[in-house]
Amino acid sequence: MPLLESLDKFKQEKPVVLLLGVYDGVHKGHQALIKKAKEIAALKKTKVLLITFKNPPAQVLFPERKVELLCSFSERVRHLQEYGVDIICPLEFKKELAVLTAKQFFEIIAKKIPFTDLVIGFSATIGSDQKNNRANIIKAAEELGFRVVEHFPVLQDELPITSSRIRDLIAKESYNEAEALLGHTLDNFKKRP
Ligand SMILES: Cc1cc2nc3c(=O)[nH]c(=O)nc-3n(C[C@H](O)[C@H](O)[C@H](O)COP(=O)(O)O)c2cc1C
Ligand SMILES: Nc1ncnc2c1ncn2[C@@H]1O[C@H](COP(=O)(O)OP(=O)(O)OP(=O)(O)O)[C@@H](O)[C@H]1O
Repeated sequence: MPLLESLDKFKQEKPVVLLLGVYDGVHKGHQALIKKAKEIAALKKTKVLLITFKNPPAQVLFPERKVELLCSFSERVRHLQEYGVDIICPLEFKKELAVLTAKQFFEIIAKKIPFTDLVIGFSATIGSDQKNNRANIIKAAEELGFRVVEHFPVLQDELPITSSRIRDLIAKESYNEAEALLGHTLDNFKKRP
């Protein structure tokens, strides 16, 4: 079951290791988080589940900003599977979701999808309580009983690899550099001219 149609469809007895985010492009930074999650899951003999937003939250929160994705949703799913995510749960990012705090969001998730660990990167922000967000995530984890595993930033040329950085490289037609950060060739969606 790679694609979970809704949180309600989750049927698995063992709590999973959770990843969360857009994961556009599934670049080397994302790949490192998946690897870390897989290592934890292997120790616990469980699976890695990623909750991914089909539409980038920025499109809902800041409609004036144009977000040009690096790959289509099906390309994203293919990469995620190739890098070893066991279950992918796509969520639509809606305004009703955007108002939830980190704790409220994880309370809803944990009721539907039990998880022991959440693997996040250096730049993760989760919930409407954006101020001191990292502390809010950690407090929510303590209260709800899961572990937060924070991954160090994966760098290239001393700067973190991010989807935005890759988008900028493509805009400059620096395709080889973009692919070096992605860790795979560009998808059809953003094919070289
Ligand atoms: C429940 C929830 C509420 C959010 N509320 C806000 C918000 O109020 N303002 C904001 O800028 N981002 C908000 N976000 C978006 C996050 O900051 C972040 O962009 C999103 O979770 C995508 O994660 P990623 O950037 O790690 O892929 C919210 C996210 C979640 C899950
Ligand atoms: N280079 C990286 N090293 C470690 N973690 C990373 C890296 N890039 C992203 N992450 C983590 O991956 C998760 C998903 O992030 P997200 O989908 O927002 O990617 P992003 O590359 O930061 O995208 P954008 O540039 O659009 O914000 C977050 O927990 C984030 O901190």
